[in-house]
Amino acid sequence: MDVPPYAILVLTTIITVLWFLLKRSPQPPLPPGPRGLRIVGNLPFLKPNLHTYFRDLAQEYGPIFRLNLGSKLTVVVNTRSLAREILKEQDINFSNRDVPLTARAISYGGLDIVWLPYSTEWRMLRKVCVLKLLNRKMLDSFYALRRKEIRERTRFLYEKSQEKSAVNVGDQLFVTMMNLMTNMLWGSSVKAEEMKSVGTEFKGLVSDITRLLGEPNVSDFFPWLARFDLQGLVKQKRVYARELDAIFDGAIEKMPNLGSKDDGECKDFLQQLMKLKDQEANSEVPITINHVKAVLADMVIGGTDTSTNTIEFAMAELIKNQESMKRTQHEVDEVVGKDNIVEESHITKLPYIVAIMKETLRLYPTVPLLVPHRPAETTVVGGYTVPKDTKIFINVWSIQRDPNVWENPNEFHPERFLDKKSCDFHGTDYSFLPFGSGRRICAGLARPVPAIRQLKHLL
Ligand code: HEM
Repeated sequence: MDVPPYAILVLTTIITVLWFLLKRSPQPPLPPGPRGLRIVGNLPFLKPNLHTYFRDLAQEYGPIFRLNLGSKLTVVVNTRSLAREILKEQDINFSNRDVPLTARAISYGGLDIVWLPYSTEWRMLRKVCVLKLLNRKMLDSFYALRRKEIRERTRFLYEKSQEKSAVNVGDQLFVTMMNLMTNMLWGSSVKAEEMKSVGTEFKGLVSDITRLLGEPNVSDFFPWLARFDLQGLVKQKRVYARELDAIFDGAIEKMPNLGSKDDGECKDFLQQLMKLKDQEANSEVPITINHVKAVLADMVIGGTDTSTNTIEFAMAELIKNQESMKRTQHEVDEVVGKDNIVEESHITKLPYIVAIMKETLRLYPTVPLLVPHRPAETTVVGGYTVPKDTKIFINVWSIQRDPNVWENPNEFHPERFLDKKSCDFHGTDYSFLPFGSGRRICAGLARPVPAIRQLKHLL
């Protein structure tokens, strides 16, 4: 019997379609999560301390769960293996950011290292920051300044203690950090007498900006409401952005003409960045004046509060834990001597102080959910589908207190780090991630650690 050609064609098509359908594995489901209300989803049920609220939800829904925050799909992961999956195995896919509107307003449209998506522009800025600004040579050149600033603050605190008058230690630390930061940013460009007024203005502004960045903005959850800016947060942020911009412009105006100096002669970050801007003007990804200002803003906003909070928590824990305090004092006396002052060169010989620093960052990570990541493509994590552009929270706070990993996880016990050499600050152990891990790990990692250690044992 002759089979007509069209029948063969139809049969082949059916077999191909069936084969394709059977071969294709079904898409795994979205992660589980609490039911929300129509339109607003889970937004009305959020609690102020998101990291503790997310830990509680993980106990009910499992280590990876989803929330619908308005129209924004959000996924939270709460274990080290899931953090590893995102930050190591799928690092490139998860290297984009979910940018809040207020952050966009303060960073020249999201033009800084923190908020730029993973791109050639981001790689270029990050390289500039790590290799040109926060390199050993540049940081060493500020050593005398750090020493002077810290000694002055220590003397001030000592005098207050002798007078038995109360001091707000957090404020004192903030001022120290800000002085160090502004000196590194433009200390050689702006004259000392002008530095003082710029500094005071700047400190107030940075506090306001940091506070506003933490406020939840309804426009982020309902993008179609963004143009109304119902809470006025973006409007307020734009006012701060203009003030910040005027301060940067003022510092740039006061800069000496660098002529054809090479990198070695740049004495602060501003000079270095302006030099690079001129050198890279014709490159494929040029550095613009807005890039320069956005990087300066990153340094001061990303670097001041984080460092200050960590030292404050460490000091509070030491006051509460007299055993740890005695052991710290003993170590300093042994290594430095009772009548000498701690220098940065002593740090490698003070393992207990390093352990205190780690234990403080374990219990009180200053960015407890990291800066939200965002996948460039739909993917699978922990057996669940995570769609493209989902907002990802990595609950470092909960991972660093996981009772399956840490013994007595809520106790301050620096000794645990003395034998745990694998736990460094570089995010290689996924149970300890205070600076994140992978491509978007903290760009200031070179700077905060020595600064904090130095301050802490001097205080
Ligand atoms: C104790 C001090 C500090 C802590 C705990 C800390 C922590 C962090 C964390 C957790 C992230 C986000 C990582 C992620 O999303 O995966 C981050 C990002 C960042 N930090 Fe820090 N930080 C500190 C100090 C600093 C300092 C001093 C600077 C600058 C001088 C700085 C600059 C940055 C920048 C630019 C980013 C964005 C990196 C990127 O997205 O590529 N940080 N930091």
